[in-house]
Amino acid sequence: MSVQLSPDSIHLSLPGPSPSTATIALHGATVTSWVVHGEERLFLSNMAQTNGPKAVRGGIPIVFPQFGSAPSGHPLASVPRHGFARVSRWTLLSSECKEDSVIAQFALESANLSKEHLESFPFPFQLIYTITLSPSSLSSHLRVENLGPRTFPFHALFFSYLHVPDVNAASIGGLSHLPYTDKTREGAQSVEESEKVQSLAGIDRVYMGMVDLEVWNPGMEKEKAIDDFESGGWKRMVTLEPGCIKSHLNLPSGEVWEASATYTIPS
Ligand SMILES: O=P(O)(O)OC[C@H]1O[C@@H](O)[C@H](O)[C@@H](O)[C@@H]1O
Repeated sequence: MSVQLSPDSIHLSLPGPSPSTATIALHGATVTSWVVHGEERLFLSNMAQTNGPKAVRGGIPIVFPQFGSAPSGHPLASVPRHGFARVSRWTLLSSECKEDSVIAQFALESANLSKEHLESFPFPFQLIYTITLSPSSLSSHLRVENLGPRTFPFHALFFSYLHVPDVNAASIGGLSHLPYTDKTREGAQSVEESEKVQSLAGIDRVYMGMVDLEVWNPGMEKEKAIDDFESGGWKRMVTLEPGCIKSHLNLPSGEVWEASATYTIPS
């Protein structure tokens, strides 16, 4: 078990015949690499900027407090697209080596925000983000606390760019019978009929189950319009983004909301 600190990131590793590692950038507390059994499991564009000012194009950026953009007139209308958590510098709180895992904890609070972001979200808050690396899994846990006197609205989501060898051969199970919104068809509502969702190239949907799940792949055409997407990268990735985004959650003064996602590679 080991932890290596650099000025802008932290690297966690679990030794062994087939080591597991994870790297987390302080910019956005974005997990930029996760290796299990010697293989990288996340997609990171070769044009990604991992030290700002843009969101990292790949890995696992955190979306908070707004997914997409809120409509004008909404209290979060001036929060940047997909929130400011992914473009703010987080503080490393601690790291700890346990018998079979390594844990790192990060914080972001109102005091760390730029003036512009603070004005867009005038609600004192604290986020604590905990990453646990185990031999064949990575867990992310987000704790949101309202430190102010007023209830605030928010979305939260783990924007996970998963690496796949070939998106045209990949499929996603576990979504059958769930309603979804299809952003490639002007937000048309449908119900998933397939046991395995295939044809992932160009997909842009929000599934609504116990949690919401955005599934996205830019496809060849949209990729060209994204300046930090590596050429042809769409063939090697799909995002699975679990979170709460269909409607805003409301967190009353003094209360805490928590969520976690665990990614596991079967051995
Ligand atoms: O370029 P951004 O802000 O990181 O957004 C990337 C994608 O994020 C997804 O969640 C959206 O559904 C896509 O429509 C969007 O293109």
